[in-house]
Amino acid sequence: MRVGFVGWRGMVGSVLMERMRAENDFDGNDIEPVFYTTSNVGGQGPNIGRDIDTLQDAYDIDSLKHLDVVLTCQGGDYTSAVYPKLREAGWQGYWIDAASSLRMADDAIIVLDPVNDQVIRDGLANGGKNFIGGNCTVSLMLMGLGGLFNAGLVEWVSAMTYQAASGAGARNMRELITQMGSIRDAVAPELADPASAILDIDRKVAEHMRNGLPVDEFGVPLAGSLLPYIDRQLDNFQSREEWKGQAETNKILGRDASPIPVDGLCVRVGAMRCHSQALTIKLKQDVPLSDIESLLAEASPWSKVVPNDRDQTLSDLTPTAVTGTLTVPVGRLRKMNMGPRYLSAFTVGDQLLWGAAEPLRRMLAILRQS
Ligand SMILES: NC(=O)C1=CN([C@@H]2O[C@H](COP(=O)(O)OP(=O)(O)OC[C@H]3O[C@@H](n4cnc5c(N)ncnc54)[C@H](OP(=O)(O)O)[C@@H]3O)[C@@H](O)[C@H]2O)C=CC1
Ligand SMILES: N[C@@H](CC(=O)OP(=O)(O)O)C(=O)O
Repeated sequence: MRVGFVGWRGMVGSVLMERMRAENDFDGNDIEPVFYTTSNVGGQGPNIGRDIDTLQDAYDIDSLKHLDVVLTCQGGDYTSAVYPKLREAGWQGYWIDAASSLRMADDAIIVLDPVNDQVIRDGLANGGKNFIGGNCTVSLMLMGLGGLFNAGLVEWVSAMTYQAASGAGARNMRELITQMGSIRDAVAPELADPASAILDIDRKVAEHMRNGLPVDEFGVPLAGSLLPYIDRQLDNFQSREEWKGQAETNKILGRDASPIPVDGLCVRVGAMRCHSQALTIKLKQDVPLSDIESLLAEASPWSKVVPNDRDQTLSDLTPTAVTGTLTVPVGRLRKMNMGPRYLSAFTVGDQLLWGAAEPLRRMLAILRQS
């Protein structure tokens, strides 16, 4: 199988390469990787533990046409520029993509195999060729709560998100750190003096945050603050990130005909690469909490239930604890004052792993086995 990798040196692509190396995905003879670039034709590809050709031009349709699979993390502009031309040229291969451009197309399947393996396999059996990674927030909610969805217990979900800087890109992660350092530097003398007045520090910090921070990427300060709007504004007053909640959840689950309502507010916070979500779930019936915990814990090898205990929550259910891991813990599970069918939950997941790179890596593995 000739597999072309586009976008392998970007943030999502680098995580994908790391994961493929860790899982020895490049070892088999069944895969012939070809690496592409939009900026450095003839340059050196990544170290994958075997010899590879120099980098090919990612816009060269004649070259792409000879691939069985294109796996791209290059971004939506690349997809829009290249995908239609490649199909017009008669290419019949599989297109695996991290970008959102093709996600909601009728002939695209959103991939998250621990949750929708059957949807993916039915899609393949029916001749599906386009397999697209889901929105990170949606994928991570389903990785956390898949057990409840797949048991048919969810009447509706409201998700209030706390999304990391990485969702906005590598430059935004750097800007967040720079903003943090800049705030600290602005009050370094006062911090060094235990006798300085906290309200003076606070005033100086607020003034610096309003006027002194680098904001080229986010447009406004994120460090020490938060941004209650992610992605574009839609005519119905949802943000596009909020709109994806219901649209993509139901597409992933193959429930377009009878969608489960999903809605909430999506908020950017100063975390690095873990998205967190506070969920209110209305259940279809009153299920004992212990049964709910079992369903959630047993849903996949990456599910984990954190007992609703203060110390365990603060130790295991934070972006700091979860970052860089494939585990998607869910905790703060309890029935709410509204009644026994209302469940509260909190989940955290690495936005670059299950939120972006890992479903693509696993889709390629499914194609290799099929
Ligand atoms: N499913 C999801 O939830 C998520 C999806 N995404 C999607 O993934 C896509 C890629 O995102 P992301 O990885 O953040 O994009 P990056 O900006 O990190 O990388 C994209 C491309 O930029 C080029 N590039 C230019 N300068 C550099 C540099 N200094 N270091 C590395 N690459 C550089 C590379 O192309 P070249 O080598 O050809 O020059 C690279 O492939 C986007 O479409 C985004 O929407 C992102 C996050 C989550
Ligand atoms: N919008 C997400 C990241 C992302 O790339 O999403 P999508 O793949 O749906 O465009 C965030 O900002 O956290």
